[in-house]
Amino acid sequence: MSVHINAKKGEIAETILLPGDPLRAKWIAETYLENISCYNEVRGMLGYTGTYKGRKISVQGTGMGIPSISIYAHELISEFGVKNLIRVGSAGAIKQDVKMGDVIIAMAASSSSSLNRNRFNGGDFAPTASFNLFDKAIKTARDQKISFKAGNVLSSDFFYTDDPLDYEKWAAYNVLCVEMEAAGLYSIAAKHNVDALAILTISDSLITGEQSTAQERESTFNNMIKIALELG
Ligand SMILES: O=P(O)(O)O[C@H]1O[C@H](CO)[C@@H](O)[C@H]1O
Ligand SMILES: O=c1cc[nH]c(=O)[nH]1
Repeated sequence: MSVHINAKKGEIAETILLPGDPLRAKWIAETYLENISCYNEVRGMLGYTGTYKGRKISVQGTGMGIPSISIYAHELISEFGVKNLIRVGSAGAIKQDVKMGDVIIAMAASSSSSLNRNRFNGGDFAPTASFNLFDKAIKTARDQKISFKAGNVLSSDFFYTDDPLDYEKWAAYNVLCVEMEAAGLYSIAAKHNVDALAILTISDSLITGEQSTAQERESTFNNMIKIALELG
């Protein structure tokens, strides 16, 4: 048991899918896994372990934002021995050619958060995906004929910004979309020398104003999940 996860040792698999939304964790477990058991309900942040094609795999909600995912990633790695952490999240398109429903595989995560600048005394750490998981995800997507875009994403502390034009500079530097956790996950994984990857589905377009419904954010995104499940 850890402060925020009341699982017993051995109840969590070495490979875990991490959606921000705990109800998406429930949906993934119930839709894709066999023999599931719920190992965590602390703070409503549901966590499940089951099997996929005979392999043990877990799925855990992380909440929204870098501080929240950092807590779960830290405890999963240091208290439960998790080795492969795969975020499966929603994101907002900030580039014209990134469309609703697109799957984005995040090679790197830029951030407007001050977290890493605090951690590195003003230095700029570059949070990147682990090559192993990234390479496997690209091969899986190609094998399954799932189209995707791979590149840099922005992990922001804001969902509602004062000025939507804030994103233009990032987009001009080829950052594909905005979400709120990948940079935190990649940094914690690097610190502990384990593997992490964020796979995202575009749920909003900050270019066109399109938005998915709450239900779609909870229980769609099949292509992203199909890729993630093969990485264990
Ligand atoms: O769909 P999830 O995984 O929660 O990810 C995105 O959605 C939330 C905002 O609605 C933020 O957590 C953002 O990163
Ligand atoms: O952080 C996020 C996630 C989804 N959509 C957005 O616009 N922002």
